[in-house]
Amino acid sequence: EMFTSVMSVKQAVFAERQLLDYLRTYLENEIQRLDDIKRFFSRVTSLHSGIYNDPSATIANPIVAFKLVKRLKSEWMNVVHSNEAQENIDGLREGYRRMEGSLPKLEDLQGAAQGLMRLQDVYDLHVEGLVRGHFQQITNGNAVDIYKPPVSDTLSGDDCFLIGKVSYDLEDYYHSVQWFEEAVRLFRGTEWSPENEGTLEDALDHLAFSHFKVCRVHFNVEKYEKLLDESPPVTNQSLVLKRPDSTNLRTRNVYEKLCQTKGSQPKHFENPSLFCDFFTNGNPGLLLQPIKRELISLHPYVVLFHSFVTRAEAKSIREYAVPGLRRSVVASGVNQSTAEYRISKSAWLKESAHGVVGKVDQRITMVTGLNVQPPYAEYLQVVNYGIGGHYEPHFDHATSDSSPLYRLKTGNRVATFMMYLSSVEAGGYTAFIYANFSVPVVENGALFWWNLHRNGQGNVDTLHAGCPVIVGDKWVANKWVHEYGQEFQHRCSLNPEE
Ligand SMILES: O=C(O)CCC(=O)C(=O)O
Ligand SMILES: [Fe+2]
Repeated sequence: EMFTSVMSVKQAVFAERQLLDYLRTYLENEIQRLDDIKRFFSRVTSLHSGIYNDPSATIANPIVAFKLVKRLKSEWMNVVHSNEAQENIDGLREGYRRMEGSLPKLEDLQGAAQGLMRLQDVYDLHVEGLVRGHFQQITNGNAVDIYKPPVSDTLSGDDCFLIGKVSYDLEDYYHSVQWFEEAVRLFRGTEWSPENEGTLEDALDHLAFSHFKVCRVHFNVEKYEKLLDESPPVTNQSLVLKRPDSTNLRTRNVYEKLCQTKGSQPKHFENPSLFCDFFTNGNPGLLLQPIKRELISLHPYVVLFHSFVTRAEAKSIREYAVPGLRRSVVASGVNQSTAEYRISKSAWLKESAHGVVGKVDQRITMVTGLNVQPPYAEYLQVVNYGIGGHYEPHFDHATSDSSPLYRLKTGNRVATFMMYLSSVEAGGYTAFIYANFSVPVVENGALFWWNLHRNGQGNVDTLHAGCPVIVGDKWVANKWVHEYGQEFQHRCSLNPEE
C-alpha cells in the first residue's frame, strides 16, 4: 500500500536504484558476451576473406584443415549453445526477485492511477495538461495553471493506457475514454518499447469498447477504422462526457469548490466578531510567548493557532511516527476498515513520554485548557497522505452508539486539535462543507474546533474533509479530546439549542 503515503513512495526510489545496479551489471555482462561473439565472428570472417580465398591450396595444409574441423566440431557448438545469455538473464531475474517485496504491487499502480484521476475530478484538471505534466483547468477555453511544479514529468502513451486500463477494469468508462484517447494520440507518434504494456491496437480496442459503454450505442466499425488510419489526434468532439453522478452529489459539489477555493471564508473586517490576537489563555506558561490565534469561524467554532509547533518539533514528530505508519482506517460499524475515501497512512504515538510529544500535549492543554491525557483524549495520531491523498467529508465524532470510539469509555470526541506538520506545494486544504469555508495548509499551525454541542449532540456543521494533495508531502497530527475530563472547560447544557 505504498501509494497511500508519500513517505512510502519515497522509499521506492531506493528500490529502483538497486534495480538499476542489477540492470547495469546485466548490460555490462551482455555487452561483454556479445563482444566475445563478435570477436569470433570477425576472426572467422577474416579467414574466409583471407587464406580461404584459394580453398584447394589452403585445405591441403594440415594445420589449416585441423583448425577448420575443430572450429566446426567444437567452437561453433560452444558459441551456439552457450549458456551465458541464460546465466546473465537469470542473474537479473534473481536480483529482481530479491527486490520484489519492496516493489509496488498491482494495488499501488491502481491506487496511484486513481489518485491522478481524483485530482483530475476534484480540481477539474484537463487531461491533456496532465499528460504534459501541467496542472491546468480550462477557463473560458484557455488552459490556466492552478499550480506550476518546479520539477515535472510528462506521461507517455503507455502511461495513459495503464491509467485508462485501471478505470476500464473498474467499469469507469467516463475516465477510460479520456485516458485511452490520450494513449492513442501518443502511441501514434512513438515506436514500440520493450517496457510497454500496451500497443496502439490495444488502446484503440479499449477506446472503442469504452465509447460503446459511454454512448450505449455500437461504436461503428467504420469510425474505428478511421481512427486507425487518421494520423492527426482524434478527440471526439461529438461526444460530451458526463461525469457519473454520485449519491452525495450536493456535498461533492461544495466539497470540490472548497478544495479549489477558500469558499466563503468570512473576512475579518466583514465580521467584527472574528479577530486575530496574541493569546495566553491566562496561562503563565504562555506569558512570555503568547500564541498567535486567528478565529476563523464562530459556527462552528474553529480557531487557527499559528506557529503552534516549531519546525524542529514537527520534524521530530514526523520522524518518530515513520516506523509506525500503517494504512489509515475509518470506523465501519463496530469495527474499523480501510476505505477509498481516506487515502493516507497513520501512526499512533503511544509513548507520549517521548519529549516532543509530551511538550506538545502540554501546550495543547495550555492553549485549550483541555485534559489531553489518555483516556480523556486519544494518543496523538500522525497522518501522512499519499498520491492524491485525501479524507472525504466526515465527522470526527461518533455518529452511532456502536462506534469503536466509545471503547475508551470516556464519551464522544468533543474536540479536535489538528496540527499541520508540513507544508504542501498545492492542494490539501481542510474544508468545512456545511460551514462553507476551507483552510489551506499552514505549516506548523494548528486548527481547533468543537465537534459536539454543549448538549452532547454532534454539531453537523463540523462536517469536514482533507482535500486531495496535488503536489506535496502532507503531514498532520490529530489530538482527539473526549467528553469526560473536560467538564469544567466545556460545560454541558440541557439547552437543545446550545
Ligand atoms: O488533513 C486534513 O486536512 C483533515 C484531516 C482530518 O480531518 C482527520 O484526520 O480527521
Ligand atoms: Fe477529521
